[in-house]
Formats: sequence, structure tokens, C-alpha cells
Amino acid sequence: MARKKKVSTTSSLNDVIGIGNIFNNEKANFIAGLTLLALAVYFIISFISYFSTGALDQSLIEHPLPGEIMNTKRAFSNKCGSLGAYSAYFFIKECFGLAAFIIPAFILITAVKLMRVYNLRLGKWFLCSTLLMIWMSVTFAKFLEPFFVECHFNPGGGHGQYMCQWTENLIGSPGLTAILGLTAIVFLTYVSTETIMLIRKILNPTKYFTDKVKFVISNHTKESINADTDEEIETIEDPEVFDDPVAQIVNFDDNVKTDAPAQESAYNVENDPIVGNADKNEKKRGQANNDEDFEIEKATEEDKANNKTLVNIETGDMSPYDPKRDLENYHYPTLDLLKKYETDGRPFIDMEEQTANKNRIIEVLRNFGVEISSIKATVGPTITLYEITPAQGVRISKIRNLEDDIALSLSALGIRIIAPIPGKGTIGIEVPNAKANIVSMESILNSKKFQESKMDLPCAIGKTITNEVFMFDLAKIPHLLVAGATGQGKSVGLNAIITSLLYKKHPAEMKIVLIDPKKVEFSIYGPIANHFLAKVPDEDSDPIITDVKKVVNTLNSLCKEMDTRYDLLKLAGTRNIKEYNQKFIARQLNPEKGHRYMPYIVVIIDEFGDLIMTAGKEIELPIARIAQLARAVGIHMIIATQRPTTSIITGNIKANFPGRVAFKVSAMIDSRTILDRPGANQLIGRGDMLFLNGSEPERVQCAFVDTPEVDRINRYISQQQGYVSPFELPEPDIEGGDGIGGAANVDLQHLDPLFEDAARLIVLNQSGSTSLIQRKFSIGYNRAGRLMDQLEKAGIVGAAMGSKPREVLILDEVSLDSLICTMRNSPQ
Ligand SMILES: Nc1ncnc2c1ncn2[C@@H]1O[C@H](COP(=O)(O)OP(=O)(O)OP(=O)(O)O)[C@@H](O)[C@H]1O
Repeated sequence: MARKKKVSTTSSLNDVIGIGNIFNNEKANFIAGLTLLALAVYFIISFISYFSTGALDQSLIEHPLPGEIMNTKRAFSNKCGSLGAYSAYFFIKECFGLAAFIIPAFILITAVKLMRVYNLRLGKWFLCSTLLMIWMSVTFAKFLEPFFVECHFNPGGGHGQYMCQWTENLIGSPGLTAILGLTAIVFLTYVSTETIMLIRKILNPTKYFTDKVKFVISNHTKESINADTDEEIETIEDPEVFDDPVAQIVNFDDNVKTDAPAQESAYNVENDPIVGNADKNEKKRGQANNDEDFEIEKATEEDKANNKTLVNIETGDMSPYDPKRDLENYHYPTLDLLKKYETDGRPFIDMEEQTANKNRIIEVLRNFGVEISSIKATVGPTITLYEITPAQGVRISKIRNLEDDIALSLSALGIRIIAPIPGKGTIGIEVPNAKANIVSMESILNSKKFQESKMDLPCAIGKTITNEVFMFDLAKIPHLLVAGATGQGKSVGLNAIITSLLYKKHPAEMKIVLIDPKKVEFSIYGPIANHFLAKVPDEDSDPIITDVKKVVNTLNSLCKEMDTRYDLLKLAGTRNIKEYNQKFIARQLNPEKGHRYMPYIVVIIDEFGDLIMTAGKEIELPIARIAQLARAVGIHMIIATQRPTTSIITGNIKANFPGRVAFKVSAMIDSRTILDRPGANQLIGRGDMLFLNGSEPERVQCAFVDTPEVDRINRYISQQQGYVSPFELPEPDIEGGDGIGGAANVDLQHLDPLFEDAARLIVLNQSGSTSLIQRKFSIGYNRAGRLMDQLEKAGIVGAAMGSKPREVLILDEVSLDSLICTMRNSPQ
């Protein structure tokens, strides 16, 4: 209860004074940061100057003359004038001595934080700086004083000197030395857990040495590995800092979990010397492991070096192609654009509620003759999972049938029974918490799991019931169907997916196609059109597609892009986009032959149901085609609907969307349509969802990202340099055309302004290549294609020859000039 009160007071104070707004204002922050930077530099100069001028200025400061503080007669010698002299005198002499330099250092840190140069935790820095300054001032006063006898100030300042004398009077010099040593160790331990390891090593160097020897023997037999495992875990776990409560739960299952990877990794090392990407544990063991495996590991390294040389030979002298070069100064959005909530990552555990629920579950089960041998609760952000182990001889179906009775006794909505929990010999009962916690997007993106993820299209969408960050790789899923009744969190879920992609991907690596028949959901992404959005070129069209006709066009265009990408993949002898891009980066593919770096394309369709209702098969067929084939070429779809009926989620769609997200639906039949099983009808709404990709759905609390947050991220991106226009998708085929539009449809009366320049370029290079025009004039593929059609119609180049450059029919510039002259004069 006390907690509740605290929250409301803080927020109301913020509301009244408007502090939040000031700190959220980027310009104000930047200017404040700049001012602090100047102040820090000023302090540093005045402090340094104090060393040589402090003695001269001291009498002026201690016995000031009237009016002298303004330094009108330039009596102060400090380089920073009277103010500099006063501040240096106060901070160095009166307060902290040499340790006073920590003050401008901290101001500097605050400045770079405000200017968003570095994202630092100011609270922690403040605490550390203050403690360090106090400690240093006493230490300097104690140990450096003999070297500063002649000096005009004490190296520990007034504070250090006083504290040192006072403590020495109380506990003597050895006592003070011991306290200083101890506080130093405590401080270092607070700053980094490495200190513990270091001290252990110092205190027991022989154990460390013996551990190494043990590992050498351990790789021989499985028994010896097992025997050593415990000690090994101790060594490995210490330096790891788990920032996630999940770690505690994993540890709970102790030896069963930790033993298995240990054996596996031992097996890998023995049998597969080329495996260089074994897990962290194995690496650490490899480092500790010395003699027997030593030669094998050396051989592995040599193999790797050889591979590198091969690549170098193939790429020649050219440096690898950098797709990000056009926007090399692009900054990924920072975490401070997202909102923090007080209860983030720390679900509030109400022991009273937990005990009452546990007792009621046991009671209901007992009333129906079901005895259980143990019960365990895992408290998640919105749901608590009670895992029960039934007594011997109890039928699982009996517990399953008690779902409604348990719900009744707990008087709670959204109870779900998982019987049995896959992979465990227990039955799970999910019960909503009385007080649900919001899972902020910030807490998800600020996790190690997300930040260290190597996924191609990482989507962090929320937290599981065990408080673990839940992520999936859209590139692997590869298409996602999102459904749920209105107002249950679909749009927030889609925004969470887009946000996590924006935080991890560079504009060169990913493009998004946004289709929004409701017209209001995605309009917020308009500002990042030139960075991240893709569309069919159409002068006056909005990059966010809202019109059904344009949706059909766009989907057909995506089909065409897919086909083109497949052709390029075939030409390059690669099987998927990843291999293709790797080859392109290594400059093994020639752009003259139409090769280009392929960004991933994520197509997001909101209210897919509306589209199917209005355009039916015209929409369904290209979606099914893309869903069936586009995985390998990096085109992935996310479709969302609030009408999960079989007429909308047809068999065709279902078969091609293996990833499913279900928010709360009103009827069990809807849940069956989305997930092929009940469950979504028992969710509690507000982002409570089931994620299915495989056999069993997982319950996840979706992260909450609201419109101002998305707006801030988009503004952050849009303020940076972007491409000149959104990514151009190919124009969909017009019947009878030979690609872009077909020369047959070209009207020579309305030529492209670049026509003459393009013709000259083609004739001079004697190469009818579309990509040459594209690169030379920095234009999109479609415009270059249209130019090529016009050149064909004008008789300058021949017909298209697949991916090869066209034949150039005009041999020199003189013939070209006369042709252009004729064209100008012709009445046609
Ligand atoms: N993850 C979440 N955590 C907390 N609250 C949420 C979450 N997701 C949604 N909500 C709450 O539910 C409301 C409705 O969410 P949202 O707009 O995403 O629903 P929707 O399913 O898209 O509805 P519609 O289909 O009508 O557009 C939000 O305004 C918010 O208050």
C-alpha cells in the first residue's frame, strides 16, 4: 500500500512542475549538456592553474579587499580570474584536495549524457564519484601529505585532513589504513564482480592452478568430466552478471541443466576440432584447459586463417562493399527515447495473494479428490504460473476438467491449465495477478538478450511468464499471423515489433512496407519513409498504403521483386539472401549484371480482414504466394486481423503462416481458428498473448509502447540524413510489357528529362545496362528501367536480353546527335 502512495505522489509532482517535459526536450538537454561541458572545462583549467597561482591568490581570498571579488585590478593570478581562484580554493584547499578533480569529471559525464553522446547511468556515476572523492581525499591526506610539506594546500584538502586526523585519534594509523583498504575493496566489488575473482585468485593461487590441471584430465573420460563439473560451474559462473531474474529460475533446476551442456561441449571438443563457435562455457574451459587438447585447438586456428586468405584472393585488392556507406553516420535510436515504468522487470510479489491462491488451488483439487505432492509458483508480470505435481495415480484429464472450478474458487478470469507442461512432469495453472505490471519496451530492449542477439530480424515482443525477454527471429519464423479481438493489444504488439526492428537494423539492411486500411494506425511512421519504408513508385502516393487498389498493386509488385530476387540468387549460385548478400559484400557479384545488395523487406498488414472482405482473392493470392516462396529472398510478412474467422484466415493463409500471435478473443472457436486449439479465449487482454511457432503456444505479456514513444523514435530517425526517397519496389507488370513497362507503351513525346544524358552515357560506354544509368544518375531502378524502355523505342538500344546488358545500336556520339536532332524535329 505504501508503494502505491509513493507512485501517485511522484507522478503528480512531475505533472504539476512539468519536470518530465523539460528532461524530455532534446534541444534543452543538448544546450544544458553543452553548458555543463563548458563549466567542466572551466573548472579543470582553474584547478590546474591553482597549483601554480594558489599561493599568490590565497591572501586575497582569505583577506579580501572591498570590490576585489570582481577582480577589477586584475589582482588574482588564477587563469580563470577571481571566480576560478575562489572555486579552486574552495574545492581543493577547503574540501577535497586533489580528489576535487572528480567534480569537473562528473560534470563532464553529465554533459555527455545530456548531449546523448553516451548513454550512462547518472545515478550510479554520481554515487561512485562521490564515494571515490571522499575516499581519495582521506587517502591522499594520509599517504601523500609528507610529499606536500611545502605546498599551499593539503593533498587531501580540508575534508581529508580533518577526517584523517579524527579517525587516527580514534583508531590509530593501522586502523585507518585497514578501513581505507577495506572500503576500497568493497567499492571495487560494487563496481565490478571481477574483483571477487581477483581476490579469490590472490588468496588461493594454488586452487586456480590445480583447476587448470583438472581440466586437462577431464577431457579424457565422461566420468572425469562429470566429477569435475561442479568446480567448473563455480569458475564459470562467477564472472557472469545476470541482469535477468530468469537466471535465478534456471539455477533452481541446478545440476540437471548445468551438467548437460558441460557434457555436450566436452563431446564437441573431442569429436569436432573445427567447431569454433562453441558456447561461452566451453571457451572458458578451453582457456583453462592446457595440455592434451592444446594441439587440436592450434590446428583449428590454422584452418580458419586459411579460409580468410582464400576470401582475400577472390576479392582482390578491393575493400568489401559496405551497404551502410550511403548513411554511414546513421545513429540507431537510443533507449532514452522510451518510457520507463517503476515496476519494470521487478514483478511485485504479494505474498498474501500468492499464499491465498495456493491454498485455494489445493482446496479445490482436494474437494474433487485430487491430491498433489508439491506446488511451486513463478510470478510473471501479469500472470503467475502454479506448477503442481500430482500425487501418484491421479489422472491428468481430471485436473484439466477442473479449470472452471478453479477459476470460480479464485474468482479470476483468464485461468489456463497446461496439462502437462511440455518437457516437465508437472501441470501448470496460470492465474492472473491481482495487480498487473506493465512491461515497458525499454526493459525489453535494454536486456542483454536483445542487445547481444545475432538474429537477422530480431523482434522482441514482451516477457514470458518467467520474466524472460521473449524474442523471435522474423527471418526464421518466417511469416506471422496476428489476431485478437478489438482493443486487446494488436496495434501495440505490431508497434513493439516495428520498434525492436528499428532499434537493431540500419536503413540499408531493412525496408518496411506498411499497409493500413484503417488509415490511422501506421500514419505515425510517415516521417521515416525515406529511411525505412518501401513503396511502388507513384508520385503523389503516401508511403503508407491505405487504398485497397494500391494494396493489390503493392502485393503484385512484391511478387515481382520476389521473382527478380530469385533470378539474381540463381545467377549468383546462392540459395538464400544471406549467402547472396555475403557474396555481394565480398564483391564477388558484378553490379553491371544487375546484382545489388538486397535489404530485408518486412510487409506489415493491419486489418487484413478488411482487405479480404473488399478485394478477396486479388489480395489472398499474392499474399499466399509471397508467404509460400519469399522466405529465401528476405521478404517476410506480418498480417493482423481482429476478425479471426475461417472466411478471413483461410486454409491457404493458415498453411503459409507458421508463426501465430493470438491476443484475447471472445470465443473458443476463434482461438481454434488462430492457434488450432483453445486458449486465446482465456487470456486477460491488455497485451496478454499466446505465441505459437511449433507445437505448444507460449504465454507472453506483450511490451507496451505508446504513441508518444513511437513518435519520438521516428523523429529521432527522421532528423538524420536519409535516402532521397522511399525504397522503390518494381512497378507491377502491365500485360504485354517486357519488364518495367515495355518499350511498346513508351510515348516519345514525353521523354524523361535525363533521356539525352542517359543516351550519351550508354553510347559512350557501349553498354546497355540499366544499373549503369541507375548508378550514374543516382536514380531508382524503376526510373532507370523506364529510361531504358525509351532508349529502346528510340532505337538506341536493342531489346532486353534477360539479365545481360542490352545491345547498343548507335556506335558513336555523332550518330547519336543526328538521331536526337531528328527526333526533336519529327512531328510525331
Ligand atoms: N502490452 C500492453 N500492456 C498494457 N496495456 C496494453 C498493452 N497492449 C494494449 N494495451 C491497452 O489496450 C489498449 C488497446 O490496445 P490496441 O490499440 O493495441 O488494441 P487493438 O487490438 O489494436 O485494437 P483495434 O483492433 O481496435 O485497433 C491500449 O490503448 C492500451 O491501453
